Amino acid sequence: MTVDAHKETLGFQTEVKQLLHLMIHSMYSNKEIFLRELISNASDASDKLRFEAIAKPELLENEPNLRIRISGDEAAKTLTIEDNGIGMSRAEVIENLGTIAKSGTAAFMQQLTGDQKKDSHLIGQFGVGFYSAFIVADKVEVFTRRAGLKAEEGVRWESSGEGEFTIETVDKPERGTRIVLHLKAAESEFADGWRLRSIIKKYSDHISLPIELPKQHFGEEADKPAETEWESVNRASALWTRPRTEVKDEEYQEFYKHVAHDFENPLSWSHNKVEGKLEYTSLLYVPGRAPFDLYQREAPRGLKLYVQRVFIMDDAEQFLPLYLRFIKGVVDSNDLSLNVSREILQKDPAIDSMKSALTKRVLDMLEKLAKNEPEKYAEFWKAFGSVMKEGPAEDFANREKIAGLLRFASTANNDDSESVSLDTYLERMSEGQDKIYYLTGERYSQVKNSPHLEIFRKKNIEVLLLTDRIDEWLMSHLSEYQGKQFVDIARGDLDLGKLEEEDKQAQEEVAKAKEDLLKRIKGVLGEEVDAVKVSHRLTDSPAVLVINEDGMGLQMRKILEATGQKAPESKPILEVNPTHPLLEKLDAEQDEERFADLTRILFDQAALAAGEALQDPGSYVRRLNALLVELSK
Ligand SMILES: Nc1ncnc2c1ncn2[C@@H]1O[C@H](COP(=O)(O)OP(=O)(O)OP(=O)(O)O)[C@@H](O)[C@H]1O
Repeated sequence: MTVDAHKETLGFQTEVKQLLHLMIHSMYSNKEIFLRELISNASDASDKLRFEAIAKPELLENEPNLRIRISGDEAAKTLTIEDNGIGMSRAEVIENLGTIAKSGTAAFMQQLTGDQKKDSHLIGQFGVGFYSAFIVADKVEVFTRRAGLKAEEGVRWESSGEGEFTIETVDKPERGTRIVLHLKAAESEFADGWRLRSIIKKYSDHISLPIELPKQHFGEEADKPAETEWESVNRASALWTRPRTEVKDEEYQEFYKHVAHDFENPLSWSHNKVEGKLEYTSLLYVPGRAPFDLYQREAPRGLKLYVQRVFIMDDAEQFLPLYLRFIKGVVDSNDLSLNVSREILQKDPAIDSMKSALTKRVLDMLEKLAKNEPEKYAEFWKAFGSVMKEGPAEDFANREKIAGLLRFASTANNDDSESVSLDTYLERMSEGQDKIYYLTGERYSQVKNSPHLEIFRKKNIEVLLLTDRIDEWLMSHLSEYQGKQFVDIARGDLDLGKLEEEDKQAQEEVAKAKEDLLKRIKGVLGEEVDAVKVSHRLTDSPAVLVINEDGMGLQMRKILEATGQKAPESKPILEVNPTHPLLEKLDAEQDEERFADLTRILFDQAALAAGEALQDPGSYVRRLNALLVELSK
């Protein structure tokens, strides 16, 4: 039977074109990584075959020994990378080598600036894979046949990496994929055996199947064997099975790049072998930066799962909680069955206990990083802090441990960087202080000057400043740390406990003396406020808005509104500072209309300082202008 070669020319998806263009122009300084990417793909393809062959041994055909072969031809200026892994069908070739399947790709591409240096960083975070072949080649041919398909159902793909590729059906007796790079004139060094050997050693020694190069022959041409002899140039054992002491840092780092599809080194890793009731090995990495799709729900996450060194699946998400979704690595179990599926993983109680052990490992690794390498931890926090803040809500059992890893901006610093840990806060607590004070808001510039901080400044008490969108929600899941309660200083009656004992009586007396004034103010504001009280928080400002003890804060209300939900109504309390000249003037004001105008200005100003949008900004401006005109007369 002859198969219709059905040759066709197809266009790359727009994003592929952009990626290719960018890669060729910006990855130049690090061009040899293309080989690592192609070897990494060949290794994944072999893993996939081994896995599928568990259920269908016939897929191995007559060739059960999986390996990767790499050979350069200096005369022809070609470099060939060949694997006998799973291969691809025609449809798979079109899908995999013509498009980028990752969700969010188009949005990612829009972030590119045209500045090659910046973009090459972004692209690293995106992962370039197969297309990196075009950094050194001006034409790439792929010959592939999926295991299980007939020899005549091979596929040849060819492209010069510009706008399009051609694809045709060809005979390919051996299963797997052969990629032929036609090297650019200036890149012929990549056809040289010694150069290839050294790149493989550098980047791919950890690959667990043999990577073979043609054996080099010295001496007479006539002594050469007729057929190419191959020799393995890598160690070819799964890196995680080796004892920790025998694995070099560089090897851990290269292995990370393979499993994480990252271009840069990880910040930290933790390699452990667990024996006993459950036996497994884990190698977990903390990446150096966030992937572009960290906040996309459907983005793949999880570990690479192996069972007794046989690859089972990518993105096994059952082994870590969602808030640790940025962790990369492998877990290799001795107990699971080779035909374990995602559904089984979800139900297996053994997985739950592995999940809690692995979660603890990650948290321990982060604690260690924070303690021993604070600069690296700061980098970590910058990349993943917001995700870690999801932790206390998701992982009740580790709440305290996660809280210890959180970092905040604080009144003790002069900038908005999140750098203060709760332990540092506790160490710096004033005498008599038994609470952890914090203030939430939309922006650092807004909370930094909040009237709520006045009394704390006067008494020299540190307050944590929380302005991340998720912070208020985070704090609703944290009630204490190391036995010390968290207190939102913009909420309810502020009780500074021992810190203000001596002021208490004086405060009560003032409150009593000002009862009439408070009533008059409440009379003007009516249902807009829950109550009007004398404040103990203020030293300089005339008034401040306080959230009801059980009311919802501004941040949470905004989040709810942004998702189209109606936030429950929550009326603020207006606290006034009776020693402020404005309040004294107000108290003395006999004209009720003028009293009402001034009161409204006071209230609107307090709302503005709290970061609220005014209900009726026009009236506020009118009143204020009238006052200014009067003053300037
Ligand atoms: N040697 C190969 N054998 C079989 N399939 C392959 C091979 N090389 C690539 N593929 C297929 O093409 C797809 C795209 O490869 P590519 O390297 O572009 O991306 P990736 O490996 O999925 O991710 P990344 O871009 O992060 O490296 C792979 O997911 C795989 O399905």
